[in-house]
Amino acid sequence: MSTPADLLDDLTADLDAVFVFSPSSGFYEQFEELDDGVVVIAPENTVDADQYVELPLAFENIRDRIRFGVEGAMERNFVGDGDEVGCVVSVFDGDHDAIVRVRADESMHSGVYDLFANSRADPGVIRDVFEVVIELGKKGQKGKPVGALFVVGDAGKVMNKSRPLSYNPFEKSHVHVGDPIVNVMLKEFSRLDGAFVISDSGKIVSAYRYLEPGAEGVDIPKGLGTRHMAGAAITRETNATTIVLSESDGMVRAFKGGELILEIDPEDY
Ligand SMILES: Nc1ncnc2c1ncn2[C@@H]1O[C@H](COP(=O)(O)OP(=O)(O)OP(=O)(O)O)[C@@H](O)[C@H]1O
Ligand SMILES: [Mn+2]
Repeated sequence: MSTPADLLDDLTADLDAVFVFSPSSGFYEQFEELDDGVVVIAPENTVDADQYVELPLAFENIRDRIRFGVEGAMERNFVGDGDEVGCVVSVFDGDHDAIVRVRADESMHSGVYDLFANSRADPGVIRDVFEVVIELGKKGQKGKPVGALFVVGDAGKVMNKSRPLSYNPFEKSHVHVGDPIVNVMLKEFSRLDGAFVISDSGKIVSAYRYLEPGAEGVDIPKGLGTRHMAGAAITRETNATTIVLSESDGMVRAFKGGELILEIDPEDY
């Protein structure tokens, strides 16, 4: 007679590495002796793991969270192409409750790690913009859904491929995303048309920019309109990353290299 555990043995047989997502120190201790077979993926390295990948967002979507970890671990050579990995995660709130088996290879590659780690802009700037956009998506503008387009990084080139729709309220200011007052300003200005342009270091260069990239060959999901098309296309012609909040479906999307890299529902955060 086989037990339930026997039947599930295949899932954990012959793993090359174990990825532990956001472990408490007590939980991590059990894995510590695996040494270079264990990778910790978490917002902070509170357990002092030797092999660690920083998680910039909580990623409610488990696939995004795992992809981020696998792409980050491959980039740092913690695992190699074709390695079998057991990801120990918490799907529901609280304790670790699931093991997801994945093979680390090119087919896993979505670019979500690149989006944060290898963008022109500082990873913290991308994260700060995500946070503003997610908050805007949750609350809207005075309770009404609102759309927004943030172009982050490579600001000089972005300015060259765009024109003003109105006076730029950030012309002479030196405000940065992440400054507390900025959230209020961004939400206020997001009622009006056009894009925000943000520098590599997080300085808000302009609001109300109309983007004019060439859009030939840019392929985005059907049903998305001009805001998303312009947001995708500008990332093909520059090294910017764009983060777009849709007024119509409420989703937050990120584009890089002309591709849709990440799609999240702000209500999950
Ligand atoms: N090239 C552009 N540059 C900057 N902003 C743009 C551009 N094109 C459209 N927008 C902004 O996007 C807004 C919405 O346009 P549209 O409905 O076509 O986009 P969408 O992709 O369907 O976005 P949403 O899902 O928010 O409706 C416009 O009112 C304008 O503010
Ligand atoms: Mn629309």
